[in-house]
Amino acid sequence: MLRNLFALTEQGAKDMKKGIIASIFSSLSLMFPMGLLLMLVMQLLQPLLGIEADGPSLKLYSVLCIGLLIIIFLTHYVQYRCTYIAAYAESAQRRIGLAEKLRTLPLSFFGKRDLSDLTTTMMSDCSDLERVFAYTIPQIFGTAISCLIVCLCLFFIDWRMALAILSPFILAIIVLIGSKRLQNRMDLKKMQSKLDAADSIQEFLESIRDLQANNQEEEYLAGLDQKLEKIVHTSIRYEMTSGLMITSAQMILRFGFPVTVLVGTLLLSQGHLSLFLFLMFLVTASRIYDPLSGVMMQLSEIFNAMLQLQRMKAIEKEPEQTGTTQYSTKGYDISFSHVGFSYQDGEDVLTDVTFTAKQGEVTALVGPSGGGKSTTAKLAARFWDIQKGSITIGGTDISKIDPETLLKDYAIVFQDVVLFNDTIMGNIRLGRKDATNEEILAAARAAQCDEFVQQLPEGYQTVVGENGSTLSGGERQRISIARALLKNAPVVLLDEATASLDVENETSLQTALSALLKEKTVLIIAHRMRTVMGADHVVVLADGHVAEEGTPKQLLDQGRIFRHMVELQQESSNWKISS
Ligand SMILES: Nc1ncnc2c1ncn2[C@@H]1O[C@H](COP(=O)(O)OP(=O)(O)OP(=O)(O)O)[C@@H](O)[C@H]1O
Repeated sequence: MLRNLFALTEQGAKDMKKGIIASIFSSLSLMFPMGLLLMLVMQLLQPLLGIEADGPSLKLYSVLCIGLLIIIFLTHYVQYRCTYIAAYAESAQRRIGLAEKLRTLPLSFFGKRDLSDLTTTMMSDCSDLERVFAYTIPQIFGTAISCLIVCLCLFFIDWRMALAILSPFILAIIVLIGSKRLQNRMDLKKMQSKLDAADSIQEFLESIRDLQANNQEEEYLAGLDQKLEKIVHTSIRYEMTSGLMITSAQMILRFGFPVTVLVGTLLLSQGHLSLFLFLMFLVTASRIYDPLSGVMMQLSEIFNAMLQLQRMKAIEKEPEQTGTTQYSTKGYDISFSHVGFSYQDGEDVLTDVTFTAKQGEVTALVGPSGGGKSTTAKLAARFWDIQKGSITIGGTDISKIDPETLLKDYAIVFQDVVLFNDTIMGNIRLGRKDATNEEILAAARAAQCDEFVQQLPEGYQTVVGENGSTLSGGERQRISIARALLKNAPVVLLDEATASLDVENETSLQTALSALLKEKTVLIIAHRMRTVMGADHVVVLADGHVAEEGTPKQLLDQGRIFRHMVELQQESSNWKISS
């Protein structure tokens, strides 16, 4: 039950059980001193009641006191060990589990959820839950169960007094649980406003240069201020709502002691209750309400945690991209057959796309902006699953192949290069983990990296900064190409791979690429017609469908879209900016 309720691992649920049991014992151990006090008070009252003084000596009380202190210390120590250490281990497992899950999700998932939302779930929600699992849950269960055990014992002694003690607590719990929906609603609003602000902060940091260049900084910051103020408002409203509910519940609980005194006095005066039992119930009532009041406070923390858990469970339930991890192909031709695809329901990006990119040939995807070139290239690597038709590699449907296994056969150079805050060597090595230094250097040379790397203070051991921030666009692109060359996979996808290079570098890189791309299936997206002219096969994508197909010469002769694009580019190369 604990495992399902709190989405725990098997070990986490076991540790949580141990923590709760330890917490029950540590709560019960705190009741013993009251029992001892009661015994002492009764002994001291004996002469007043006309009974001959009789009972344990002061020395025995001292020994019992020390014994109780040791028991209290030990039970709390065991509880601490069971809960805190286990909670941190569980939290680490939860983060790893989420990261593993994200790895297997299709890119369509990341289109629905933004990055700051996922970062909040993995970092901040997990940290909040650490505290809840380490402290709140064992404490709340421990206190509630130990109080229940005490109350059950009291029921056997005198059910009327036990009811008097317990009834305000039951009422208070009903108020709290009844207000759960309202608290959750407020909590969701608070969470949403935090996510909105986190999103804007991230966007601000990413686009600060563009904002500055367009003098839009102040306007953007004003919008951000509003979002930050909204967090304050929603947080105050949440705190006011949950504070009001908790205080109401605690007020009800405060009636418990007077009710116990009144009922007890009534029963005592009617001779239905002995003085000893009356005192015992009073002592218990004075002891039991404080921890129960703590339970009230902690309950809203648990409501909050349940919302965070729901967000995590929603990620865990997302359908994964699955498939076989072993597949054999007849060559590496990539065939699109009547492919239909949309990112969002109802908005078709590709309709009925059919073409084959043959092994040993360079297939160029060209066409007007927004025509679906990048989408087609990404679908060929199963970044998304298509809705209609099929895509095959060497005759095998790629939707049946595990994405990670499939990508082992692909080397990809994207338009927007991603580099890690590592050395240049480390960044190229990502292409193939087991590559030797010599192989990395050979790939770097072929990708025209050598010249600029030699000028860096530490050569290939230079750390490139976050996403290669210390390098130019062309340098980043060359590292990314070196990475792809090193991988030496049978399928190569190049999306605007040489767009950031100057003509000199592009030409020598093209020569290196042509040698290395032999016998491979190459799908290339290039806007420069010079690059496309060297392709074996050209597919013109316009409005999400194949408008023309053939060799560059055939398409030029046809005199339609492709020819028009070539002519336009020739014209634009003669443009001059004049004032
Ligand atoms: N992740 C995405 N989510 C939703 N829509 C997208 C996404 N990526 C692209 N699109 C849309 O799909 C359509 C095709 O985009 P795509 O990037 O494939 O075109 P393209 O031909 O490569 O364009 P360009 O030459 O400008 O790079 C466009 O209308 C674009 O707005």
